[in-house]
Amino acid sequence: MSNDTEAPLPEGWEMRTSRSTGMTYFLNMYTKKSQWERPEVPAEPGEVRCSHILVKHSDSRRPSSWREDHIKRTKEEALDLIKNYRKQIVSNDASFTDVAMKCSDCSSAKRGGDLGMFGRGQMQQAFEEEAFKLKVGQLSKPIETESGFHIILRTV
Ligand SMILES: O=C(O)CN(Cc1ccccc1)C(=O)c1nc(-c2ccccc2)[nH]c1C(=O)O
Repeated sequence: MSNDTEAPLPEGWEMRTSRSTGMTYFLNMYTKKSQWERPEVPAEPGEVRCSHILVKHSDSRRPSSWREDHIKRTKEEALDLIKNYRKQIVSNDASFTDVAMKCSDCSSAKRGGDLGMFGRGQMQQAFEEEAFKLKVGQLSKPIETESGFHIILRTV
């Protein structure tokens, strides 16, 4: 049992003292809801901001992009590509933004892959699940949607 005053709170929570009773309570900084129990897990943000790199393949729902009218690469080749892009970014051989602008098959490539802020229910399920798992600044492993393979960078 952690002492209420010392251990750091999970991300997104703040400790408050009730003006009327002097009792300690906890405020979720995203939903502004309060609770008496000390939170054990981070508060989930209502929205996140992410950038992504999309590599499409011949089985993508729309196998076409600003880069290539008729995308012929196989799923296997697309997965290899996105893994190599991730390696280049992680090893600092290339920046996420540059790789997105040059190589992403998403129309967001022009914005360095930026998708802006989004909440749950706006993106394909697999994309959303991964995006909301990420911490700010974290780069996802490759994930698959009907659009193709993605790596996701959470920025806010
Ligand atoms: O899946 C389809 O039928 C066509 N799409 C959906 C789409 C098309 C244009 C703009 C945004 C989404 C894509 O293939 C697609 N998906 C995305 C996407 C997927 C997940 C997260 C963000 C973007 N981008 C694109 C794109 O062409 O630019």
